[in-house]
Amino acid sequence: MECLNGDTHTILRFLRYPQIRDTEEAENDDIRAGAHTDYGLLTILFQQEGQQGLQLNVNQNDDDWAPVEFQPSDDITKEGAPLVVNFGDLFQFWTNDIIKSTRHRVAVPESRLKDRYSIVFFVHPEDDTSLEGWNSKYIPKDKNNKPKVTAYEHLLMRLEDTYK
Ligand SMILES: O=C(O)CCC(=O)C(=O)O
Ligand SMILES: [Fe+2]
Repeated sequence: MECLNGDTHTILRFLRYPQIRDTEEAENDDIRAGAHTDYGLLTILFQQEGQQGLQLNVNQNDDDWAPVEFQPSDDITKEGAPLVVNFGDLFQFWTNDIIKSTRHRVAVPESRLKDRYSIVFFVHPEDDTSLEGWNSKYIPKDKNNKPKVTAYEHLLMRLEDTYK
């Protein structure tokens, strides 16, 4: 995507996870999208009623997954919001780990004879943005002396890890 000042990998994705017809081949713990954190800054996600499956990793424990329930957009008095907003890896860099990127996955729900559709907006900064912690009294200094990378270098590393 070309912006005013430079390139960014901000992208809007329309996702479809097809239903699983052959119940012989499917197990309840089958996964549609494996556990991961998002590579960018923020992710804004729309999901539809009755197409559950998105789960949040609780306490970074591989056995502990909490469902992210659908929230209707016409009732903002209920807990939760119709949009799901996820912190991505870059928030973790910029806040020197105060804000952690959220680990999540998409599991096959019990009603697997259903497609899942989601619309996901991945917000990334410009490619050459530095991922050093913010200079702020609220942000601790980086104790681990992480190598300095740009948003684009980080994205390439994550893609290499994912598809190796
Ligand atoms: O489809 C979903 O609900 C989540 C997709 C997702 O986590 C991703 O594409 O990074
Ligand atoms: Fe994701």
